Amino acid sequence: MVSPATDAASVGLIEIRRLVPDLSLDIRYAGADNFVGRPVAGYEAPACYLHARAAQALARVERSLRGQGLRLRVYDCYRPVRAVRDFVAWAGDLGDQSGKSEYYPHLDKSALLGDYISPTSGHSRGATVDLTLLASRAGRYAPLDMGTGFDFFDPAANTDSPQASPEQRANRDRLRQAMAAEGFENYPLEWWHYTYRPEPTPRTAFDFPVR
Ligand SMILES: C[C@@H](N)C(=O)N[C@H](C)C(=O)O
Ligand SMILES: [Zn+2]
Repeated sequence: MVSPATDAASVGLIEIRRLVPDLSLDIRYAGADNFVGRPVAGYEAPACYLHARAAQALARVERSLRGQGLRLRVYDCYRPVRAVRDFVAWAGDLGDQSGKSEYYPHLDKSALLGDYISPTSGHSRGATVDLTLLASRAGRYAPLDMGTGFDFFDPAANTDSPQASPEQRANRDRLRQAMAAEGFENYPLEWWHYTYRPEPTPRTAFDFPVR
């Protein structure tokens, strides 16, 4: 079901920077640097909302990584149902192939919906997050090499893809282990996609805007 809630606080979602003020956020769907090439419906601000328990778990992951010289960079968190509908409409517009070379060069656009873009995404339930790892290099934090970029819809992005080099697989494993330690489960087709288990609202999606 889709909840009639009109704001995050009333249903127990909090913005992650309340817990980790300096967390690295690169909320791609709030801008044009994403596979649709424009801001996605429902993203009014580059913010990350999660159910409080998932947010607290993510804060613990970040704390633990910092002790190892690593950090998280978050690409997406709670995703309004209207944003998922925007993705579904984009996926159905087979005449628009503008993102193909960057985001799905080896797959037909008609194959993306389902495996790589869910029409009923767990992101809308507020316990799923897309993210990567940063490591300190020459005094700055930079993304570790995961073998593909975020939202590269391709078998090479499958977490255990044999196309990834040993170093890339080790980086993916490092992220998976850090997330698993706090209750997040990876989606095997996308190295960046994790869901906190048990989901606080496993049967309820939300549609208020990210603001
Ligand atoms: C679109 C991509 N970032 C993603 O989150 N994919 C999964 C399958 C989803 O849409 O839930
Ligand atoms: Zn995701």
